[in-house]
Amino acid sequence: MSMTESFVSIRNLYKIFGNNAPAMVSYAKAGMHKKDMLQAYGHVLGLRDINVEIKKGEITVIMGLSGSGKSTLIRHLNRLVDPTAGEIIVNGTDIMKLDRARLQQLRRTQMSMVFQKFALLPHETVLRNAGMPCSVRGDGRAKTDQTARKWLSRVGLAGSEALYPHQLSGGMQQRVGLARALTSNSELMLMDEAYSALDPLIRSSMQELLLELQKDLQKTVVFITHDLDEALKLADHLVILKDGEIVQQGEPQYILLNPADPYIEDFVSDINRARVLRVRSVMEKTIAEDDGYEVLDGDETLERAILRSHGAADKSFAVHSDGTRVGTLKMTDVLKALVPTAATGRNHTNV
Ligand SMILES: Nc1ncnc2c1ncn2[C@@H]1O[C@H](COP(=O)(O)OP(=O)(O)OP(=O)(O)O)[C@@H](O)[C@H]1O
Repeated sequence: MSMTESFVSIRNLYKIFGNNAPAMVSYAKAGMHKKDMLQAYGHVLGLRDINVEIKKGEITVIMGLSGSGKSTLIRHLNRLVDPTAGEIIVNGTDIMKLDRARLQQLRRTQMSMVFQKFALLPHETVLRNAGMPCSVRGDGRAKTDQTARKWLSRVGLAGSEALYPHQLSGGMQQRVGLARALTSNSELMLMDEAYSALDPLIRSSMQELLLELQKDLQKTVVFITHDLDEALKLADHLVILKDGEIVQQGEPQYILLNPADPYIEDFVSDINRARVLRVRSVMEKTIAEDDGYEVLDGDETLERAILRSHGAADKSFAVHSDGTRVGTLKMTDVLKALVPTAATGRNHTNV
């Protein structure tokens, strides 16, 4: 469990769509699910009893199939959608208690959004688009341009300032979207399927860029995706939604090794586990200083361990983190971890 403080707390959140939504909350609280509510009362249960702590400086990924409630959930964070019941606390403030002006201020100063369709202004240059948050809050032209230039350069777009959005590829347009979010200097970045419209290779490089920026900036990011590979690559904390409910949430590695139910098992069954699982998640926490094993970093993938073992199944490694011995990796455990474990017969808990 992370000890970092929460930047956003979502507590007992319910969202029901329909004419008589508040009256439906008691049914949802009593355990009624989406399908039954639609059948019995003609109301859509968008979200049911959602509890998530979004930690400062981490990437929280909300993942689920189409219609599972991802967009509805992220839209609660800036109150584009109001809850039917429950609480959303952003940086210590209950956002349901804010009047219009204070809500506007919170949106401007604490949060930024990166959209799937980029949402750039077509008749403004890259520089103007990236500087938008500064000009909206009234910064002068020189300061706005300076800030925009800085972030455009940071996302790899130095030299493109004078171009217009239609002159850019999709990947470049999304870099402008990212630069615009960074220019706002807000703590919380909301990314709604931000990379879903991009080609696989471009998408992958945008994921790398986000991780690289994150090392320096440590923003609080909420990232929505329906792609499990993307979720596993980016998430510090992964929340999996189904039919408006959280099926499982936690560290991605933990979820992979300990799927909570058959739905998650099924979901993760096609993942290349050797490439996603880390040595630290599979090692034993036993330490013998003088065993003479070769050293492997805890953040390496199992694939790397397999390469280093040259196929020797009886080999073991000394696992290090920041130069200190933290455990022992047995190749027999690596082999076991490569095969999904049934939810009922868990073997690996030392994440
Ligand atoms: N304004 C609305 N009125 C009625 N039902 C809605 C409304 N908005 C969302 N819903 C329903 O709430 C559920 C969750 O929708 P949501 O758009 O949040 O899902 P999603 O996971 O973001 O899906 P997608 O990936 O397709 O965008 C769906 O059943 C949807 O039909």
